Amino acid sequence: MAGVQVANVSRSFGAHKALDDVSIDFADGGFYALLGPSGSGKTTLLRQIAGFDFPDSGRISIGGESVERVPVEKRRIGMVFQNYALFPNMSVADNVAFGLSVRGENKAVIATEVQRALDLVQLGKLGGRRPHQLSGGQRQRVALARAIVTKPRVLLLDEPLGALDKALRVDMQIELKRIQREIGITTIFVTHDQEEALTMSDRIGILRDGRLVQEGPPEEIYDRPKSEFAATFLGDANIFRGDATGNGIRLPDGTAIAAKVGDRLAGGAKASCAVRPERIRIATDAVVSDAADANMLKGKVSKRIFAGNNSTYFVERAGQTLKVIVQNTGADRLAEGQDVVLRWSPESTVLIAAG
Ligand SMILES: Nc1ncnc2c1ncn2[C@@H]1O[C@H](COP(=O)(O)OP(=O)(O)OP(=O)(O)O)[C@@H](O)[C@H]1O
Repeated sequence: MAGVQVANVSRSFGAHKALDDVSIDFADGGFYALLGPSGSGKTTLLRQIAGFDFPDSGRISIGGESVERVPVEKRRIGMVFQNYALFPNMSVADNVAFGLSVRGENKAVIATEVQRALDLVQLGKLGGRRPHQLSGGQRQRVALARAIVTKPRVLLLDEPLGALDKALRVDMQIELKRIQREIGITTIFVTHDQEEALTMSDRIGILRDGRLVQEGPPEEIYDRPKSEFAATFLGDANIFRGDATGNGIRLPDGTAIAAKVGDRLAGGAKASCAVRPERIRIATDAVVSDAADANMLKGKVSKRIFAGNNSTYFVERAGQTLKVIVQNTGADRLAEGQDVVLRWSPESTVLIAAG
């Protein structure tokens, strides 16, 4: 196994910078998700690591060894893409065996390794089938078995679950995580699905316009986004904009919002505060239920969306629509048009510099 180091990698296509000075350390045995809008450079980064494409500048090493001059087939990387392209006229077992056959392994070794890989993806009994006799999820498992049978050092997954429906996708997320743990392989995973990134990975990197905007464990990015973009791209956030007051901001109407301890920006600078919708309490009066909820705003409910275990309230206030998510406890529901008071703690408020 091996970690992957990407250092100051840039790659342009004509005038377009697909990757702009990206540095990420993918830890040995870690599960790493790359998130970002369409066109932000995720696939381009995977292609540099795989060796399908080469950086204009920067370094890439795998297991501490520089791979700039190492061709794709020598990098010992396993890959699974959304469009996994199994050979339709070959059996499942022969599909999985392909990489080993090309390498010229002997038949007995191939049979053992193929069976082991198929068992790992829980398709041990289906080796004799053809791809068209499998479900979408099973085909995706074959693609995974094919990628890991050669014992790669690194697994690159580009939207591997993108073609699956929601329920199957969730099953495969659990399965993929189990397999990754079992073989302990460094895995780099590209996804559009933020929930998938949050639940599966040890670390997340968010790309925007070819630049890495933030990188860290899921909890850290969710709880301490460094930009409005990161706050709203990973999860939902209410963004308040105003002038920094040191440990918070003042909104244009004079209301002060206090941020978490340690968040400080020089007074007077333009700044924002991000607050997750589930951190805000909504009530019909200003009774202080918890002294820690020092931030307070008044507003009017414009819409309520019921979603079973929770409800989302949209609250209008000073030309802004705020979002509040409340667990459904069966207690009184607030009606549309009702005046409400929103309260939340400075601890739930992240101060972000403008820009
Ligand atoms: N071979 C190429 N030639 C020209 N432009 C390219 C090439 N490959 C990628 N690009 C451009 O580089 C940018 C990054 O593309 P990339 O495929 O890495 O994005 P992505 O984040 O993976 O997007 P998506 O989520 O849509 O797959 C895009 O603007 C894309 O059009």
